Amino acid sequence: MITTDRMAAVDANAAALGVPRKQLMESSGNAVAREVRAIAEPGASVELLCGRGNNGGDAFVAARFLSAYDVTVRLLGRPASIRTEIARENWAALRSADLSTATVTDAADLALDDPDVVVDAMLGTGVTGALREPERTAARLANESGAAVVAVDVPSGIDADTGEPTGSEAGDAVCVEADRVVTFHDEKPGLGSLDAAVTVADIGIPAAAERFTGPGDLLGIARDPTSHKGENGEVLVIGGGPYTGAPSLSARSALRTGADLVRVACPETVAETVQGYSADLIVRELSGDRLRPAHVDRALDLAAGNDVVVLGPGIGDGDETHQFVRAFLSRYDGRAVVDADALRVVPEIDTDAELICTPHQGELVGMGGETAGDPDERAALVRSFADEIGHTLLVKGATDVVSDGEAVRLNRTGNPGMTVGGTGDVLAGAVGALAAVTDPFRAAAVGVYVNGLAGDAAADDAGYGLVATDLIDRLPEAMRDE
Ligand SMILES: NC(=O)C1=CN([C@@H]2O[C@H](COP(=O)(O)OP(=O)(O)OC[C@H]3O[C@@H](n4cnc5c(N)ncnc54)[C@H](O)[C@@H]3O)[C@@H](O)[C@H]2O)[C@H](O)CC1
Ligand SMILES: [K+]
Repeated sequence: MITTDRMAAVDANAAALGVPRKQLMESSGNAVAREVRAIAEPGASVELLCGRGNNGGDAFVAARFLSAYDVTVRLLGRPASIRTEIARENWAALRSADLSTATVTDAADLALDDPDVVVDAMLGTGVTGALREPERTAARLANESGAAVVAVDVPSGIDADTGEPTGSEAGDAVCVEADRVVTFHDEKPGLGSLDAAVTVADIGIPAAAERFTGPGDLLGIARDPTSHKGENGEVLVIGGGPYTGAPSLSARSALRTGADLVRVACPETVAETVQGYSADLIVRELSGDRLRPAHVDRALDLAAGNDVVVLGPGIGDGDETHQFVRAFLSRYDGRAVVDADALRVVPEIDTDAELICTPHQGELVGMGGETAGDPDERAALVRSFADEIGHTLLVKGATDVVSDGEAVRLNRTGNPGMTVGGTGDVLAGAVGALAAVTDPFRAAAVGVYVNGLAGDAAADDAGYGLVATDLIDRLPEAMRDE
């Protein structure tokens, strides 16, 4: 099962892996033609109703594979209004091959010539709202035609995620009632409830496009242009004590990953140093030189005003500090990224908080988890341990593994230069910023992906001499989804 959003991400990842969308369209069109051949004898009349998006493009391709049939390709709209270059190229290919094409812009001019098969390629996953004209009339004609109706990807006017007609809240929903659906790559959540035979066609998307993070995973994280301060994330880093650099690295990384406001709660002895690293940070002092149980009330108060807490950078492993972490997590019910010395406490704690734990493999073992050399085996172990503890895990390694106990994603950005101290603090901050704007699993997957990209860009300049601060300034570029 794959949702529309995830499909768009996988599609973009496939392109980055060298399988561009036009190639997928060729396979999609071929699969549609195969379905037509399965239900109609050569010579049968086939009417392809095509929209101006890539759903229509699939049918332009299909027509080339149906030379044994009496085919009419009907474009709803003017050729100049075809939206994508790849669909336009496939339209042009039909025209140069002298295949029978027709265009219709006015619903009043629409009529079907008693076809044996109607291919519904008007709208796929790009549909928004109730069907407009001329698609609306075309859907009615297809439904009334008595022909076998084969829908491309999803029946036009149906939401692939829900199976409901689009714009049904408006009350007068019209959609194509398909007999068969040829959907691509994987089953869609909304298709099962339809009264149609669904075929899933393999269109050659490499498994790696789904298994590994890629540029597609960034889609949709780009911010709403009308948003204002605070809407893109407020993050509280709770850290510091024996170390001063770590909380500052996490905090500055969260800012560079897009958080609007980043606060640091740290022992007073390190506050000045932390503030000294960056004027962009808001620093809140806690008494003494270590985090202690006496700080829990204040830390909870501070946390309440933020979307996400990043807990652990630079706190050290003193007993009192562990007690602080335990007491804080047992009372905190928000979202938190847990890193470094705070990790060990997680499996033993009963908390309502939603945690993203970011151990390296040694820390994972310290938490009671298991690791393995083989990435597949490791992925399975991470998944079952995430399920056991009920939190999202991001296990760092040459191949990073992210799991929420159900889904698993691997990441292969990054390089051996990143074994230098502090890169984990940068990662925790990036994941924290993302967890303010998206779900924990995606925040972890995207965070580790962009952190690795930033590390790769830093290594291009500094080789194995890269340092953690090199990553921070490269995060904004890594966050770009184009
Ligand atoms: N990997 C893949 O997912 C692949 C998918 N393919 C096919 O592409 C479509 C999705 O294509 P897209 O261009 O994004 O959208 P559509 O063709 O569904 O529609 C776009 C277009 O339609 C107009 N429109 C939107 N809503 C309405 C409405 N309510 N009434 C009328 N017109 C509407 C608007 O102009 C939109 O921009 C996917 O389903 C697959 O079939 C690739 O070919 C292969 C890879
Ligand atoms: K369709």
